[in-house]
Amino acid sequence: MRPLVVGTRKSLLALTQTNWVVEQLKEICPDVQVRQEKIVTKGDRILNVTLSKVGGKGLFVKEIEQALLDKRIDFAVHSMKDMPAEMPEGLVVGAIPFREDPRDCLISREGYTLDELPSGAVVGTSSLRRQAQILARRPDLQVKPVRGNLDTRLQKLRDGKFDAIILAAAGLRRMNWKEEVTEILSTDTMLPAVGQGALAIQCREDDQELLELLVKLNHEQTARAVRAERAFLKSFQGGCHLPLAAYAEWVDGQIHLSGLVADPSGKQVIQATLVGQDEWELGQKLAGQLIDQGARQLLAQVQKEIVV
Ligand SMILES: NCc1[nH]cc(CCC(=O)O)c1CC(=O)O
Repeated sequence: MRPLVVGTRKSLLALTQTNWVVEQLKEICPDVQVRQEKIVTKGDRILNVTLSKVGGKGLFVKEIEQALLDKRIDFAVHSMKDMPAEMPEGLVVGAIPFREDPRDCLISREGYTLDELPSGAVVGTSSLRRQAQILARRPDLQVKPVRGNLDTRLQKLRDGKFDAIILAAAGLRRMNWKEEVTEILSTDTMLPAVGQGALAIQCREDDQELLELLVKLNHEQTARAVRAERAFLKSFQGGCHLPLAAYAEWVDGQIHLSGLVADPSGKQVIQATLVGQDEWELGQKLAGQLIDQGARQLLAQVQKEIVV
């Protein structure tokens, strides 16, 4: 194997995820050499603007994809959640490793669970998906935007700017910050973002040598579950800035795919679950069902309100 260059964002989480993948590669191919190339993305540069207002898709991946196309790097490790539904011509996801915990969790300063938070308590999240689901359950809470990397957000909570924040369990587990978690929210309470907890290892589609190596890191059940969620996402041309959620789970050899579309106030929530084997069909069918229930109009309304 030739020496490889991996492209990564420089946040602690991105570096942790990248290092984990490099370790896995070294287990399969002990003498592979991997050099790290740090890349700053638009999402890293505009940390003062709430993500839903930034609007654009692929904020955390575009510059990295360009580096792949320019052959400045050979592969990249992304949070699957940050990947837009469409990928640039010439690039592929060469592997989706075993999924970490896909759920969201509540981290609260006083140790209150979501149901115990006092009325009026301030919950920090910039995700309209999380906002909608919190307010659907607890309309008496206030939601305020919080941006920044995991460490920055935890610091803002400690500084007293919020009573609680919501973060992906996967990020905290990868960082070994599990003890920060107050409550893991069930997927019934908080349906995760498409691809949450999974990684995407991306490379050039013509890089056969590398693809042969990467396929060994692929976890087929995770890949198929994520494919079902992304088929659902694709039907809405949505991104992580929309109040849209989907989660696919394997039960007795079948995929159970749940999807949700909501308005940011949580007053209107459209959701359904389908069971099947064919990921693409399942994702598209589920999207069709939600569209029949008015999901398209709901998202169009949200889009009008948030995009600059
Ligand atoms: N939006 C940023 C982002 N992208 C991936 C993760 C966490 C790890 C994952 O979901 O795989 C996070 C942080 C968060 O949402 O709490």
